[in-house]
Amino acid sequence: MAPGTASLALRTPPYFCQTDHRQRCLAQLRSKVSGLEKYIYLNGLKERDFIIFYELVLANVLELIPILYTPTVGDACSNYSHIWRHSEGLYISIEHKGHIRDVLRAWPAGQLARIAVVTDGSRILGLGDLGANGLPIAIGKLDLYIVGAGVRPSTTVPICLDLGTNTQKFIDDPLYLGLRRKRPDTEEMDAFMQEFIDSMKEIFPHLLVQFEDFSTDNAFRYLDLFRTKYCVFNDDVGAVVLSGFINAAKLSSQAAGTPLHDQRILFFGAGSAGIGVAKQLMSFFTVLGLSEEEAKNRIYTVDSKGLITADRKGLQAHKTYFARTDYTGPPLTSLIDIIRFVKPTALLGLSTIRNAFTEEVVRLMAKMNKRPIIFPLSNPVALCEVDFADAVQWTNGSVIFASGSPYKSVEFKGKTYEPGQGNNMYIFPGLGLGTILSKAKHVTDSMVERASIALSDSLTREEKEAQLVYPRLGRIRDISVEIAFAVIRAAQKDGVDGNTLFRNLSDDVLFDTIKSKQWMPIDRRSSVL
Ligand SMILES: NC(=O)C1=CN([C@@H]2O[C@H](COP(=O)(O)OP(=O)(O)OC[C@H]3O[C@@H](n4cnc5c(N)ncnc54)[C@H](OP(=O)(O)O)[C@@H]3O)[C@@H](O)[C@H]2O)C=CC1
Ligand SMILES: CC(=O)C(=O)O
Ligand SMILES: [Mg+2]
Repeated sequence: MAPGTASLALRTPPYFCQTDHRQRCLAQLRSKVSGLEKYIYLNGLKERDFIIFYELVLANVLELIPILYTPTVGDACSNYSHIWRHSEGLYISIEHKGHIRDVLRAWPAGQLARIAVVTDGSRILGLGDLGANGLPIAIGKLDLYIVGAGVRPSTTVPICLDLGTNTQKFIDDPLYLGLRRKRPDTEEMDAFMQEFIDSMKEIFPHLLVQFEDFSTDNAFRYLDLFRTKYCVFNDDVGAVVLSGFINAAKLSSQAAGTPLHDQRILFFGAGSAGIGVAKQLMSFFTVLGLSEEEAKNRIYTVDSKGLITADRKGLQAHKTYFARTDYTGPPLTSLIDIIRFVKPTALLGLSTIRNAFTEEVVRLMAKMNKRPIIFPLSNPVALCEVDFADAVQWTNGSVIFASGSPYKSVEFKGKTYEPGQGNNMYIFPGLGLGTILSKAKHVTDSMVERASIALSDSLTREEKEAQLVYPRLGRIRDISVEIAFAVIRAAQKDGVDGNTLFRNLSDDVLFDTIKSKQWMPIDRRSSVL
C-alpha cells in the first residue's frame, strides 16, 4: 500500500506548497493533547505522506521520538487493538504454521527487504505480555532505523508473531486483534520459530533480524539457537549501557580519585535485560586488564527474591553466572541491606518496578559515593525506578544519571542538570546500518562491543564539558555513522563481511561512503510498504 500522495495533488488548491503543509501538520500534531492522540496522528500522517512524516521527525527528533518510541509507544501497544486504523507491518500467527513461507512471500518489498524487527509481544517494554498488540514496538524501532541511521523505509519489515497471549483481559476484549488463545508450550513454540527462521532465510536471504521484547527465557534461547544460522541479534541484551557506563565510570572515578576499574555494579533486575547488560559490562573490566573472574566479581545481581546467591534452590539458568558465592546467611531481600553489603558505585535498574530506588536508597548511594552512578533503565517512564528530579535532589546534584525513557533537564539550586538516556535506540540504528552495508553474515560479539565503544567515544568536547554520558539525541544521524563505521571494521576483522569492497577503502572514504548511503526523505520511491 503506497501512501495516497497522488490523489493529494488533485484535491489541494494550486497554491498548496509542501513547506506550508509541513507547518500545518506540525500545528495539527501539537494541537493534540495526549501522547496517544499524537501517536495516532503521526501514524496517519505516515500513511498519508511518508516524506512529510520523516521530514518532520528528522527536524524534530527530541519532540517526536518520545511519541513514536518510548514512552508513548508503550501506550500505543497497550491500546493497539482499540486505536488500530490500517494494516501496517506483518502478522504471522501460529495458525500459519506449515505455510509461513507463503505469508512472507506476500510482503511487497520482497528481495529489497534488509531489516526486520520481530517481536512475539510477550514482554513489551516493562508492560508484560501484550500479545498481538506488540506490533507498534517493531514499527517504532524501524522508524528509528530510518530516522536515526538513514535506513531506506522500503527495506524495513515490522513483524509481530501472534502466538496467543497469556493476558486474559486481551483474550476477553471484543476488539482484540490477535488470536484468542493462550501461548503454546515450549515444544510447539520451538517448532514454529524453527519454521519461521527457515522461511525467513529462504524468502529474505539478505535480511538482518532484530529480536525484540521476547520474554526473558525465549530472548536468550532463540538468540543462542539462531545467531550463527542467520543474521540475528537481540538489542534488549545489548550494548547501550556499556557506552554510558564507560563515560559515567570516568566521571565517578575522577571524583573519587580511584582507579577506573574500581567499580562495583549492582543490577536491580535480573531478566534478559539485566543479565544481558551485565554480560556486556564485563568487557569494561576486561579491557582494563581484569581477568574474567575478577570482572564477574565486580557485578552483583538482584531479582524479586533479593540478592542472587549460588546456594539458592531452583535458580534459573540465566541467573547462575553472576550468582554470588561470597554471601552466606539469610537471604538479603531489602535493597537497603543489599547496598550496605555490596557498597556499589553504580546502581542499575532493569526491574520494571516504579520508584524502587526510594529516597533512602538514593541517599545511601550518595553517602557512599561522591558521584553515585544511578541508571534507572526500565521503560516506559511509568515503570522507571526513580525520576530524574528526585535523583538530583536526593543526591544534592552529585548523581550521574541515565534512564531508559527520556526526562527533561531540571533546575536545582540555580544549576541546570541534563539527564542521559540509556536506551538501546542510540546503538541499534548504527549497528543495523553497519551490518546491512557490510553485508555481514552474522552479528558478532565484537561488532556489538565496537558499536558500544564508538557510541561512548562519540561525545563532543562540549558534551564532555557538560559531563554528559550519552551524546545529544539531535546528533543521532552522525552518531549512527560513527557506530556503523566501527561495526563494519569489526565485521571485517571477524571475517563475516560479505561486502569485501569496503575492505580496501581508507577510513575517510569509508566514512563518507556510509554517509552517502543514508536515506533522506526526498525520495518518494522508497515508500513505506
Ligand atoms: N533502557 C534500555 O535500553 C532497555 C530497557 N529495558 C527494560 O528493562 C526492563 C526489564 O526487561 P526484562 O529483563 O526483559 O524483563 P524481565 O521481566 O525478564 O525482568 C525483570 C527483572 O526484575 C526483577 N524484579 C521484578 N520485581 C522485582 C522486585 N520487586 N525487586 C527486585 N527485582 C525485581 C525480576 O525478578 P524475577 O527474575 O525474580 O522475576 C526480573 O529479574 C523493562 O522495563 C524493559 O523496558 C530492556 C531492554 C533495553
Ligand atoms: C528500550 C527497549 O528495547 C526496551 O525497553 O525493551
Ligand atoms: Mg526492547
